[in-house]
Amino acid sequence: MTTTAREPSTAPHDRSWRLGVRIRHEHRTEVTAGIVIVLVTSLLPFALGSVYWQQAMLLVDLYVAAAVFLNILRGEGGQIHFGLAAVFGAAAYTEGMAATICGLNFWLSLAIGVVIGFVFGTVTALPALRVQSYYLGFITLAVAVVLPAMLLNYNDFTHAASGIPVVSPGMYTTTVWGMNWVDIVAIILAALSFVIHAVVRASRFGRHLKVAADSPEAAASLGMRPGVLRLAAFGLASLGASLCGALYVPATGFISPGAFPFTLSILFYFAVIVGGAGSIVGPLLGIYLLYLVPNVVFSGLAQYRLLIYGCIAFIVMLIFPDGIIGFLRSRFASAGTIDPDLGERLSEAMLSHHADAPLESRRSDEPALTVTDAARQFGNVHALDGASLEIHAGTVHGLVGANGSGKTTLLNAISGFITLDRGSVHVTGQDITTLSATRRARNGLGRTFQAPRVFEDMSLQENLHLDTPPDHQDLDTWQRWDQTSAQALTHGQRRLTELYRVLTRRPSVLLLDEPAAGLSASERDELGQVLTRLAQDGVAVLLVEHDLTLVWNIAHTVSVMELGKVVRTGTPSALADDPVIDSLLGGVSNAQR
Ligand SMILES: Nc1ncnc2c1ncn2[C@@H]1O[C@H](COP(=O)(O)OP(=O)(O)OP(=O)(O)O)[C@@H](O)[C@H]1O
Repeated sequence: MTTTAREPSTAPHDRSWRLGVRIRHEHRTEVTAGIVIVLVTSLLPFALGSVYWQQAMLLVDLYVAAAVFLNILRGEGGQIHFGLAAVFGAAAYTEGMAATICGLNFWLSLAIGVVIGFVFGTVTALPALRVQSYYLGFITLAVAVVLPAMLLNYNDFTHAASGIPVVSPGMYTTTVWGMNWVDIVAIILAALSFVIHAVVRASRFGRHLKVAADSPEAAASLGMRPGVLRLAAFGLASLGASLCGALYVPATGFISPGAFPFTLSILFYFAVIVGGAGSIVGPLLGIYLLYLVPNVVFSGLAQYRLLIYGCIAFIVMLIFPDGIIGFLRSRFASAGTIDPDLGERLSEAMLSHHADAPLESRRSDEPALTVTDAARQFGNVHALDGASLEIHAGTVHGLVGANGSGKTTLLNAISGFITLDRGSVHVTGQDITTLSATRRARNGLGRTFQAPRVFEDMSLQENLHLDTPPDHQDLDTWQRWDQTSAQALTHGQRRLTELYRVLTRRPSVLLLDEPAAGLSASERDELGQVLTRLAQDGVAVLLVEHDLTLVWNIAHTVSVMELGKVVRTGTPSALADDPVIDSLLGGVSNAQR
């Protein structure tokens, strides 16, 4: 393997990457399509002078914007929200009551409505810090069911049974084509929602959201806080829904619990799924199909709307499991061609980046990683039973043992994914035993997983550089990797991609869980050279591996585990003749080592 000379940055996109918002071509196309459709469908009724359609499209624009914000949460954050209409309604009701009962002016009432809706939506999503997906979905479902009932029960205060007429002066001033300000603001909000989604998708925050959604463990091992990211996504969706709810008041001039029923939450959710979660323009198609067609075109069937939503969602999901846009994308988008030398290029690039700032300063006599008397029991199984280990900077330390001997459990305990019943973990002398996985990653621990974590919705370039690409990446590589879909990567390339990503965080201790599994012979050689070079650069590498040839070729020290304990540690040559090793590893011949 040769290391290519590093060229000065020529990538015109560097600045946008640094700002974190380089919107991909296909997403720009979707944003443009969304804005054009919103403008045409919203302006046409004014051009034609149809008051009925003007009012219908005003609500449609608000619903589209709310669904797009929900789609950011669903598509980027991977979370389920069955109660967005409750947030929408909380903002609208607060604004309406502030304007009528408290007599505040319109703008102050609107601002209070948005703030309260945002706080309400975010606080009810606080469990996102600990749980995700359907657990959270059911919490939001409860909120969606309870809010309208509460509004009805506090009738004296909310005037719920009769509803509250709200006048919003200023918003009804007529401008061009008979449009008033609320029409204009609703159109702008719907159009802007596509832009906001595209910006989030292209940003560092958006990439982190996706990682946290796809693999919370991988996110934590990269120093991210998946719970906080999930909560931030709920906060963003709540802010968007609150803006829409606050505009609903001047749009209709009337609020009542019946305007924010549970079925509205289901409409938003189904609109996202039917359109295609994660696609920027998908929710617009979903709202048109699920709301506009049954409620406006076939308004006589309004009482069957839940049934209609269900039937349309059922049929669309049956034919297009990834939603309408997902189907179109899979039909027409190409995954890009894979460079046959990609593995070698990745290895070269990761080493050349790493060599920029070798970890010499981290070398010391003190072990880079010390595990002392680690014990962990699962039921009756003593997965770890007093394991101790020392790993030094600048070395590759192999960890071998029969299946079930406790190697992965030890890696999980070191990286903070499980707690220890007994024992301690130190990194360069600092006790990290009680730190979270995220804090450990930020303290210099990096790890890979048995099944490599690659994020298929992202390009190879995004997968490698979740934050920013290095200054010296040349334009040709930048463009090629940006056009390569991660879906097209082979197993070996996925392993190298995951390793590359971990190395961009410059860990001082690298934990690898069976990195050679599934690699070809040449990929294994490539991996061996990369690990040797990393150790030369000062990294402490803990290599859990069943491929003993690789371990014996590159490790400076080898430890053997049996029944949750480290039973042997020594140099490969010293251990090669140890009779215990053969019996533990199932009669491995010397030739294999
Ligand atoms: N979360 C868990 N719950 C229950 N038992 C567990 C759990 N994690 C590990 N174990 C058990 O602990 C023991 C050690 O498992 P571990 O995965 O650490 O072994 P390993 O040496 O990594 O095996 P392999 O080489 O097959 O990956 C096994 O008996 C396993 O079934």
